[in-house]
Amino acid sequence: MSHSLQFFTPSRAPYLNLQKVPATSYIRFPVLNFPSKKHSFTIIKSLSSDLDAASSQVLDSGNGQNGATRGLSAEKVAAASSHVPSDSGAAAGIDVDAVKEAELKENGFRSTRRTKIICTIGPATCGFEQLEALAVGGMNVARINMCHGTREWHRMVIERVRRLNEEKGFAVAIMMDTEGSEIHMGDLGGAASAKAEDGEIWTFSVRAFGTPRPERTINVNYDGFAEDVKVGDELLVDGGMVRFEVIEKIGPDVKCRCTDPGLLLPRANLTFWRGGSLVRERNAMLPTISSKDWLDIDFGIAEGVDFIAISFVKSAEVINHLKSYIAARSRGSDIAVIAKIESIDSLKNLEEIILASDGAMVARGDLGVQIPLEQVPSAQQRIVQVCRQLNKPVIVASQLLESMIEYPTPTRAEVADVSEAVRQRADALMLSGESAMGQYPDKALAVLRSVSVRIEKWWREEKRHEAMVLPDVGASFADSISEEICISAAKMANNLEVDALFVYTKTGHMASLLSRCRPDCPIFAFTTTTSVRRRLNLQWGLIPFRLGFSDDMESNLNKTFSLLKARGMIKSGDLVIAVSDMLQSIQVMNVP
Ligand SMILES: Nc1ncnc2c1ncn2[C@@H]1O[C@H](COP(=O)(O)OP(=O)(O)O)[C@@H](O)[C@H]1O
Ligand SMILES: C=C(OP(=O)(O)O)C(=O)O
Ligand SMILES: [K+]
Ligand SMILES: [Mg+2]
Repeated sequence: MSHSLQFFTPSRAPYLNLQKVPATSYIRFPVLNFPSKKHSFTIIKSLSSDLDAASSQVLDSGNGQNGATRGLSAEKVAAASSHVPSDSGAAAGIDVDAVKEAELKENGFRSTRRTKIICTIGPATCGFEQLEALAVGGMNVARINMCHGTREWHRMVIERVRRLNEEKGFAVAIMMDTEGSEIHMGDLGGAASAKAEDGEIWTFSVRAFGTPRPERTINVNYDGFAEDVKVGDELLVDGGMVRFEVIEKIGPDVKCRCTDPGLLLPRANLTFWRGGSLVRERNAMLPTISSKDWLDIDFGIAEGVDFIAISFVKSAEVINHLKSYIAARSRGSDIAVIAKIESIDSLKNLEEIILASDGAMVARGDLGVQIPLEQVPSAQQRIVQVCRQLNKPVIVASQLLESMIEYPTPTRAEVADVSEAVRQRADALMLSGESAMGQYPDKALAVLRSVSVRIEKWWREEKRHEAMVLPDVGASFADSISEEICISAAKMANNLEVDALFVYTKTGHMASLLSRCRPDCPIFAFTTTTSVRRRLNLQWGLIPFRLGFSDDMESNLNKTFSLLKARGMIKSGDLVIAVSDMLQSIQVMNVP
């Protein structure tokens, strides 16, 4: 994302007027001579500012990082909010996210959740009330997996999430996850599952079986299947949940004996192995982005989804291709592309893939099939680290709370796994089957929420955040200035123990640079468009607000203070550090 830098001439920067600045320390950088503009850089500590009357700007906050909002019922949240539809454009009143507002009032700044949560939507959660319960529970991003469901179903879910945002004031972003070229079984003719017993002979085939599906038959989506497998190969369903051995090939039909019994789920993933090595994990006849994926991507662009996650990325090339495709078609709507790291190739080309993408997902489900399971944790740590270094949001996904598909409480091991991802300071955690088809989607979400809040708090109290070398990511001198400002502001915020960082950002870039520093306090990110606001909802520690703001920082701050104070989201005396991408400055001030 490029970041355009706007400088103010001193006459337009109110805090250069020293009369207004109390006798406290400030640093002023020399005016630099850039072509055709005058520029000044200011760091001012403690600024008094007189408040305007409550402004008429539309302001709405990012949804539900409501970690510690135990017992925040939908009713309570509704009562806390007097919502004005965020897209109304009418500069009338304040539009504040109900869950966030309730949380800030109840728990104060410090205990807001920093780690974001993605919920995969499926049959268990696609109803409007079910989606609302997830939003109230803190879902930041709703994911639809194009592997499952029909076009109509996907459209319906997107429409419902939109309506939820508009009617209830949430900012839930939508992530579309492509099917990719993986090999998987058919949909079991509508059955929810099928049991494969030890020693049973099953037929796997590219043939479409009639309905009802003959007993012990499985349709496979890969035309080259029968040619590619050999007698003696092992066929793994969902990375080993069920195993078969190939015993005979008859034309398109492959007869297999079940060697590890288990439950077959519709469209389950298939890989085949020879002599202990993976021989085929993806459809060799398909490119990374298949023609079905391109149709889905067109659909996602038309629907204006916020993120497109690409399965089985092998190189940066495919990401670059997709990004230019989106740029040519989406007319400025700027859909972010997330690379799913789930193959050996993607690990080999990790840095270049992440550099080309707008974020990455540690897709542990498939990754754990392709590399030995015991290597997944170190791969996860490396991916999270590289993403933070390159300033890209990173998602840890799959099996975080797998047992909660069936049980109302997680295992201790699952809680430890979630804690580790939070401790690594990943931007987001993702629920898959737990929210898509599990029995306890809301409980699983509550576990992610409470574990995140607890571990974040513990880590802050212990001052355990490990110093990470943050290499320069800026492509220009202006970008480098933004970076330095964010690093300094975050450091100051920690040392001074401020209550919140404020960032005024049009593209969202400055907010992500602050998020990358993982400061102790939450970051209030003010941005002018609803789409940037939704996108920022994926990033660590950001509370995104939509706010119509001007080039005049003092008036922006005054407006923000009045609006937030009027809503009880901040109070006089709170210590705040503000930065903006319009004026390269750091200001430290108490809320008047
Ligand atoms: N749109 C959907 N319709 C039906 N079932 C779904 C849908 N999305 C997800 N699921 C179910 O939830 C499970 C977990 O979701 P996910 O991890 O996204 O998919 P997969 O298991 O294919 O990798 C799927 O295996 C499937 O059973
Ligand atoms: C998230 C993943 O991808 P999918 O669920 O689409 O297979 C994964 O493999 O972990
Ligand atoms: K997928
Ligand atoms: Mg996968």
